[in-house]
Amino acid sequence: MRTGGGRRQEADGRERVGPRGAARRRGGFPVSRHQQRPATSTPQIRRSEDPPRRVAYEAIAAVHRDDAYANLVLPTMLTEVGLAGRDAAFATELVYGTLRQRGTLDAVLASAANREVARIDPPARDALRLGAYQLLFLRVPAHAAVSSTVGLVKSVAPGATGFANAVLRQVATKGFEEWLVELAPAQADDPVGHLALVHSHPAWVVRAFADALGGDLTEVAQALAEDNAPAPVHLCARPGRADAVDLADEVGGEPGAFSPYAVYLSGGAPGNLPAIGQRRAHVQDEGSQLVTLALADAPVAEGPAQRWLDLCAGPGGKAALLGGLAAERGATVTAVEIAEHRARLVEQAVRGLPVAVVNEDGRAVGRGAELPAGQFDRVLVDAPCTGLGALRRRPEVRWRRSPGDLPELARLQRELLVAAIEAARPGGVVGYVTCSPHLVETQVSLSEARRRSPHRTELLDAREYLPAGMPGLGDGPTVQLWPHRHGTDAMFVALLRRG
Ligand SMILES: C[S@@+](CC[C@H](N)C(=O)[O-])C[C@H]1O[C@@H](n2cnc3c(N)ncnc32)[C@H](O)[C@@H]1O
Repeated sequence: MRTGGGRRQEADGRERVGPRGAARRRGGFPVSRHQQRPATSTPQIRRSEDPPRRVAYEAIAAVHRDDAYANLVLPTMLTEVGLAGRDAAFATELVYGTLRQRGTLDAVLASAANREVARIDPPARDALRLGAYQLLFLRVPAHAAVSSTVGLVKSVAPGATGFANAVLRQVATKGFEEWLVELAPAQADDPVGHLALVHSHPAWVVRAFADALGGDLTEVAQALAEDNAPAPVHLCARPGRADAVDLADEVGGEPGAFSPYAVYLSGGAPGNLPAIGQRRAHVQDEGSQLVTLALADAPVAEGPAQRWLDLCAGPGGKAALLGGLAAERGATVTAVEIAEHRARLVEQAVRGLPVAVVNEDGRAVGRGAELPAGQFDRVLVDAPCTGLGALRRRPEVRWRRSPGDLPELARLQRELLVAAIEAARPGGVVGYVTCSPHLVETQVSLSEARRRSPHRTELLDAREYLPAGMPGLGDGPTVQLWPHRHGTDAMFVALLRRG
């Protein structure tokens, strides 16, 4: 990709590089200026500081230093600094690309620096990652990538200027492919390690994808590659309030391939669209729409189908779609969310729809009038999970999650699904959904909950409630969607009917 940022940097001609060895060091490593700054503040940035790269650095530093989320912190910084158009696009590419490619970049930097990346002071480390990303993944001229990064290091970690200059010059001696040949384990010897380095994912995530894809490593590579591509924005045209074809015309997008409510947006900031402000549409991955529609369409056994429950509703995307469908079908929805601030987000998302929001623990079914046992015709459990199915949208999540998160999440998933089955009436339908393809969170949580529930459940074939002719749905009865197969996040859905 050729960037405006690269050309501008050349025109700046900033080749000033701090003297080697002039660094102020502590314990042999550059001293950080950043450790004292309050969390996620946007600094004053001067025009001469190359604002897109500086904003990108600040966003990446906030992600690593403050556990911030790039998709939340970056838009705020862009607005505060007043970056728009090509500058904003360049800063966004730098942030998302650098965070996604962190694993591969760190391997290259460790080799170039001849030291563990963990032993480089964080401000210098983040600036080096940004510089190495430009060198290896963007067509920014090498001298521009090096000089702009050294300029950045001079500002954020002055003691590391000479070090950064030397490391980046070493990185620039080879292209990405040459570095891979040198650093990646041979595919035949260590297929997981090979894919992990080539596609910049932790090895445990590569293994999880391989398990979920039946060990087909060609497909695993495709799935990993999708996580490193910019994710398209999907809109959901709200039932009864917008038609997807008309909405696509209005926003210059395209109707979705599978969900009758989906619109693919070609670019731009969806928050500025009148359709979003007027609540005719909301931002929602097409896979999330499909699993919600599957629950809404699966047949209940006899009796009414008007009382619906969303047991994990925050921030409210699926509750809003369920609410729109409920309004058309004469049903009502109870939307439960344990976190108060997220329950408030659900209230905003469902305003004007027949949805009652309850700020409660979803496991409290049967303990109060708002969450009675055995009364709901349809119950959705969109369970808290690792989020490994949405790595293309959350570039930092693959590095933040670990296998150690699984036992607690799996317990919560199991308890929530047991509660959901309890909440369903006999003959009612329960949809168990995760935004993760990890088998522990999908099949294991599902089978454990069914085993522990005092109620008998029948698994419906979820494929029957996804669009006819949709490819790549597997052998059933559960369905795992994938970005590389369906263009959706990797959502999992199981549909159960209570006996
Ligand atoms: C995957 S998110 C749900 C996303 C939501 N369905 C949507 O489409 O916008 C899981 C949600 O469950 C909530 N949660 C976690 N534990 C819960 C519990 N015990 N009871 C109810 N909600 C819970 C989390 O706070 C989080 O908002």
